[in-house]
Amino acid sequence: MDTREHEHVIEVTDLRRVYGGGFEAVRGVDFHVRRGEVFALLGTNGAGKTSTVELLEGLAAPAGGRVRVLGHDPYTERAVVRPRTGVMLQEGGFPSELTVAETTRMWAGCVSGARPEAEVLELVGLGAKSRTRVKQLSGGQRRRLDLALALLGSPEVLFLDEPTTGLDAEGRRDTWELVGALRDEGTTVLLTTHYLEEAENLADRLAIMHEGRIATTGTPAEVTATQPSRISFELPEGYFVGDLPPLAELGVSGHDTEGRTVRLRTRELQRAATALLTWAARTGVELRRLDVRSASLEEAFLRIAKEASATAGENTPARPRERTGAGTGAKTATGTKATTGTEIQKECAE
Ligand SMILES: Nc1ncnc2c1ncn2[C@@H]1O[C@H](COP(=O)(O)OP(=O)(O)OP(=O)(O)O)[C@@H](O)[C@H]1O
Repeated sequence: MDTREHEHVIEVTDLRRVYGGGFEAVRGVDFHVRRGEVFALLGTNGAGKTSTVELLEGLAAPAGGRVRVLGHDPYTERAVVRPRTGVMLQEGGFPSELTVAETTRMWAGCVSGARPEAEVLELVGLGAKSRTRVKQLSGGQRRRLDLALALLGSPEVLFLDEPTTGLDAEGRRDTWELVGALRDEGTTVLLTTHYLEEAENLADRLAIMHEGRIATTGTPAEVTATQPSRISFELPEGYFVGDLPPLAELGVSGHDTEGRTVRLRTRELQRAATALLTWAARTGVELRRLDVRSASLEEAFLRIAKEASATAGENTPARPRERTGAGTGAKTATGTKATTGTEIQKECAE
């Protein structure tokens, strides 16, 4: 057995990030990612996903807590960590006059042992666009180029910040396949996403962030299992909830009604649905608009965000209306400066 499988490639302990003006965007975050895992960071808008990922990428120093990537501090030991990681930022910021091939070549010059340019463009489905200028690419094609550059150095750890935003359905599926193949080869992937389906499809484990904290973490199945399944239907005139068999005996943990509509919540979906349908058949009742639904990650997400809002509300300092600079370009409390894609490229060129 490969003992490295159990190695924590990413370790985050009590991580904090404070922006100029004192706004604490990341408020004590803990998680780890094992070698070869795909880990998804989900969260509401402004939850602190990008702010967290930038700390893992070594683009800024934390205001508190600890980050280790491949056993090193990604900020103070950037020279050690950077060659072993691939980074796809939310906004790449490429020189727009260069062609796709020129951009890839320029980037490859910064990477030791870079994959051949044609191979990497083929991987992301941009093989036919190598002579196209960056400014002529669609938004989705730019995301693919971002991904190609992140893959150039065959990284051990890949950070993908919203990798499929702006991609069409086919592009999204292609990216999922590619990430799956990279995982199979042993690459560790940390991604942020707003697409719950993406997390369900790709992630071995995930964390849901809200207002700078992790509200819950686990496998997609574990997080989903925190929510009950639902059965809803309409009772015909003359029938009421009290006419159903005792709900507790059906394995129903809660219910509500609205007009003729009844909604049941249960953690024993099969038992509750069977008992309900048996009752309906026995009494000759037609359950109109019958809808039987397993708990989903989406429901878990919405519930967690709502609960976390309710409990975090009081202690939450007012959020800035807008960022004080580009998402990745503002001063941190520690006086360090995070970096945009363009700046990374300049750094690389120097
Ligand atoms: N440069 C900055 N200066 C001040 N505040 C910032 C800066 N960048 C982000 N923030 C604030 O930090 C919080 C977290 O932002 P962040 O971009 O990390 O969230 P996110 O979870 O990635 O959001 P989204 O899903 O909308 O991309 C937000 O309230 C945001 O306004």
